[in-house]
Amino acid sequence: ELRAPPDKIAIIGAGIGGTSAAYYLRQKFGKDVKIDLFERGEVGGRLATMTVRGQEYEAGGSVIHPLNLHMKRFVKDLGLSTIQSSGGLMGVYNGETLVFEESSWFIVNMIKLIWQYGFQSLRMHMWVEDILDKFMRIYRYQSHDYAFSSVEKLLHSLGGDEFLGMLNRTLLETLQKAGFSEKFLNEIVAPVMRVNYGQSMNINGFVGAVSLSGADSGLWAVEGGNKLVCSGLLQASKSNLISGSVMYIEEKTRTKHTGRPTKMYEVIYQIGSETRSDFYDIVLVATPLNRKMSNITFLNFDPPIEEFHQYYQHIVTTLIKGQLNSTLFSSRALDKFDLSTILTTDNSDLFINSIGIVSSVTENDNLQPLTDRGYVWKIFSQEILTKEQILKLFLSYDYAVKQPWLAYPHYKPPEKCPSIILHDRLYYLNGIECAASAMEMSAIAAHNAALLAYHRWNGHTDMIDQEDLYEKLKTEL
Ligand SMILES: Cc1cc2nc3c(=O)[nH]c(=O)nc-3n(C[C@H](O)[C@H](O)[C@H](O)COP(=O)(O)OP(=O)(O)OC[C@H]3O[C@@H](n4cnc5c(N)ncnc54)[C@H](O)[C@@H]3O)c2cc1C
Ligand SMILES: CC(C)=CCC/C(C)=C/CC/C(C)=C/CSC[C@H](N)C(=O)O
Repeated sequence: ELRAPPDKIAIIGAGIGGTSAAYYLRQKFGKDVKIDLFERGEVGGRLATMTVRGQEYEAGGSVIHPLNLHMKRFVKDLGLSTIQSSGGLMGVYNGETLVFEESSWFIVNMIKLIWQYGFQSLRMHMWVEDILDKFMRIYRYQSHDYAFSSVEKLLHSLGGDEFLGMLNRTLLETLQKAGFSEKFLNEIVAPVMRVNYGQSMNINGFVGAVSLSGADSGLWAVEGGNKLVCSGLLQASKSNLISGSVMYIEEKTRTKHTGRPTKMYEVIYQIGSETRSDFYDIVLVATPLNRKMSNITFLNFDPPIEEFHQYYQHIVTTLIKGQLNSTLFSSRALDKFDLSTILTTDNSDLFINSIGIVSSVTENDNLQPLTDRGYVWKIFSQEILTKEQILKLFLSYDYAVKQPWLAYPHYKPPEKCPSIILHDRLYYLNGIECAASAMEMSAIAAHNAALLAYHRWNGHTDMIDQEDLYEKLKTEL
């Protein structure tokens, strides 16, 4: 039995989390609910592009895993096109020399890997695959409409105590325990953590596995930019975009058209210098809740809603069109240097995390130099690069543009994830980033929050936090 749907729902944040929440809420609650989506910056949030010489390049979230089924579904439903992330050869630099270099010959590569690291690369692949297999259970649960009231319960339903254990231990501890060698960890695993999360192997094991899966083959992106998924979902959900900054959320009793006093949430926001407010039955917060990133205050809640102090990692994306000074990395002659991505080991003397050639968000210029003056390179660094540092990296360059980010949580296991249910009908999506931050994770959190809000609204407690779902759904077949 269903209760009458809510009149109004507010979502704060129009990144991939907020816009996919709007899409799923519309599916669950139907066409009559008014959905307001608040955004103080650009639709897309951490999915954004930067322009170099008239071409757009991904500046934030750029690659999507072939098994990220929500993102795949969005692209299909919205009629968008995809582009394959171009491969190219990768090397690992330790501050003095290249400790690993890929070859364009598959067989040579295999021999190199086995020669340098034994069968650890294959074992690592199998380790990640096993985690991904379990992770994929979420799609089955969500397609059967099951929801979870906490990130820990969601993870436990996927991978049991093993997944919770990964959240509480560092990747280094987890992989050392699994028998991986120091050399393999330092020369292969640590560089992948640096390029993807700008951190060391002291991040939690779960995000470590997600990061390693981000080095799989078959990665893809959305033609025209990943942010097109957000604008597409916003439109498809028929939500109303409010370009304003939410400052406060307060619980208040209001008399609705039925004449009954009802507890509602007042969302107080600013557009320019003007302060406005509106009342909602349900509110979803789809932005990291900390002072630096969203600055939202919860007023008069009983019990009070805790302050969130999750520290987000500062990362700078720099795009430079120029000619790489490859002699910095290798003694090989300039014209013999064929690497398109250079990762780095955990060395505090290095001023970059990674550097790699990127193609624009339109497919047709894949890895082609824009002119004979060079490719466009994407550099990730902890700090903004100085002119001296750029001149060290490039023999010549004719354009540079940067974007600093508070990119993803600074992982420090054991992780205690923030609550999803902040109050009766107030939900928080970005707590899932404590497990791992990625576009698909935000989409999963959004689907979960929409289902949770729907079931709690209708009193369907049997659809929330069901134990042994994997077994139950197996026998249902
Ligand atoms: C440099 C970089 C590279 C990345 N690479 C990848 C990748 O290759 N693959 C991948 O899967 N993931 C990647 N990620 C992670 C991915 O981009 C994020 O996990 C994801 O985009 C988060 O989406 P979100 O909607 O949850 O949050 P956000 O995108 O941060 O959206 C939150 C939105 O809320 C808005 N907002 C905040 N406060 C308020 C307020 N008070 N009022 C109104 N609006 C507010 C913000 O302006 C923002 O638009 C990367 C991230 C970065 C920074
Ligand atoms: C959620 C699952 C199962 C998989 C996601 C895998 C994935 C795509 C991880 C990437 C995560 C991330 C934060 C990457 C940042 S850098 C991306 C890229 N290397 C670049 O150069 O821009």
